[in-house]
Amino acid sequence: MNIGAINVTPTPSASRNSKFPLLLPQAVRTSQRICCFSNLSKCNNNSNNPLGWSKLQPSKCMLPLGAVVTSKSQNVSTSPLIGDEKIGVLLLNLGGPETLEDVQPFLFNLFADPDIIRLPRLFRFLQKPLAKFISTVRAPKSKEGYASIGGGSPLRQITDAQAEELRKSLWEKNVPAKVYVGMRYWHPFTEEAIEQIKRDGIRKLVVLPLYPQFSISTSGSSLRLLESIFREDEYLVNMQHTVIPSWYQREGYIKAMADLIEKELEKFDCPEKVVIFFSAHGVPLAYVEEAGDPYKAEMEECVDLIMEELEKRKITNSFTLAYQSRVGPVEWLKPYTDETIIDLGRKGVKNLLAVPISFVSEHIETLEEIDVEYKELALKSGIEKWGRVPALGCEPTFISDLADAVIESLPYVGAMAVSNLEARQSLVPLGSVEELLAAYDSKRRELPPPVVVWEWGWTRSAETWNGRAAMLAVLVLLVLEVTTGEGFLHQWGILPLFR
Ligand SMILES: C=CC1=C(C)c2cc3[nH]c(cc4nc(cc5[nH]c(cc1n2)c(C)c5CCC(=O)O)C(CCC(=O)O)=C4C)c(C)c3C=C
Ligand SMILES: [Fe+2]
Repeated sequence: MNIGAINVTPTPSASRNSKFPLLLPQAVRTSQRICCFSNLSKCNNNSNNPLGWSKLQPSKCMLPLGAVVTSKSQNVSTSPLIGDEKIGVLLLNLGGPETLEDVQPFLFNLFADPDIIRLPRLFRFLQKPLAKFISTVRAPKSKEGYASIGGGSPLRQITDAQAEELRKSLWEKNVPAKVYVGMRYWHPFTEEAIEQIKRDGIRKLVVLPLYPQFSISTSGSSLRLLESIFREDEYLVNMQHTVIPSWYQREGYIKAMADLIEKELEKFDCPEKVVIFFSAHGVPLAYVEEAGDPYKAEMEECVDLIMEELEKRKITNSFTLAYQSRVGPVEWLKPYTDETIIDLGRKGVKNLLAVPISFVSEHIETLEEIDVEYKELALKSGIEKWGRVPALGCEPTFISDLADAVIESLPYVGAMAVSNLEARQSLVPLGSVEELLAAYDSKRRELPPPVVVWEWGWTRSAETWNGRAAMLAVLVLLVLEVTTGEGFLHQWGILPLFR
């Protein structure tokens, strides 16, 4: 398949369909099987799997996402690709407001993203006015959060530091690559990074989203943007590249997470009595159930792998996984972090260690939501001692493993796999932008917008033409409100002027 500048081979996906058990003691967990490199629909416990089933083995198993993306040539190169060609690594991340003034425009960029709010085709023209409206309404609450963590997001600083450490690690491993940072919603924007990549004359590029697990709303959104930039640019069309869509299963990452957990557990009086509480950023349920987002399956596998690593170290604590940071009225992945904390308190748990699992930097949701809000809730709910594992940041084992992931992907840069099998046997699950998005989000179905203004309901059950007409009328009023700064909300003093 050739989509614009990108040749791709089919992408498999993982599925486990397991319901995550609350407080499942590790001793009774059964070992999980995962399906490597076959489509979700083909994923079953029987054979019929050309590559065979594989018990979770981070260093061997190909795991969920994998395809080779290439531009021009036909064979996998066996050389390390560090000859004359200039190599670049592009780290993709979310970005965050650096000052309180940045908060509203940052939120605007976020809500203007169709992978965050996907409007029905008929109403796409409303995306920007709606983003303007929601960002303006949400900004005061968000600003409070950012004010409480020092007046802005630390994401840029941390990501820059990670990029520099990754560059050093690659050079130490004899891969003289340049490392770039491209943010989705704030500076340095992905477009800015790409301009720099062009100025530097990079000929081979490894694209590495800084999210361990793939979600349509994070890596997917960044990759979609990248794909559109590539498609329209002569230079980029001819630049060879490869994408590492997710890497939560890598041994180095798993070990680095286990190290952090082990270290924090030691701070408790009775480490073995502590419940390990994995808290992942949520996504609306429809992303997983309707659009096929692999996020939940990958998250569950990731937690399993970390617990298996801890078990090897004779750490067999109880653990659970819950999802935090939901926005708006639609259903998000469950169980919710806040409800789970209350539940654990009710069940008599006294020691809790929170482990942020979906992101590798400290950010507003670790520093404010977990450290302040959830801690307070936990203490109120009967938890006596609360701990929190720091984000990986520039942890040397982790950075070194990211460097290895980049190096392992190099033979696939600009090379068409001889066969899918070859791609599947790579230690890095490689993928292509369009291919990955096609695998998980092929129809770009409508998704319920996960935002507050819809509280009164554009639910599936309300999707009748009458409902739609009423919604449209309200939206038109809101747009008028936003664009003219006049209207009923202003007259009633609910909104200030937007101008
Ligand atoms: C894997 C991580 C993330 C997923 C999945 C994700 C999905 C997602 N997020 C929103 C809405 C908001 N996210 C916001 C901030 C934010 N989100 C992530 C990560 C994921 N989001 C991070 C790391 C951050 C913090 C950045 C920082 O500045 O430190 C915000 C803004 C903050 C706020 O107002 O609460 C919003 C809004 C949705 C709707 C969504 C899935 C559809
Ligand atoms: Fe988010």
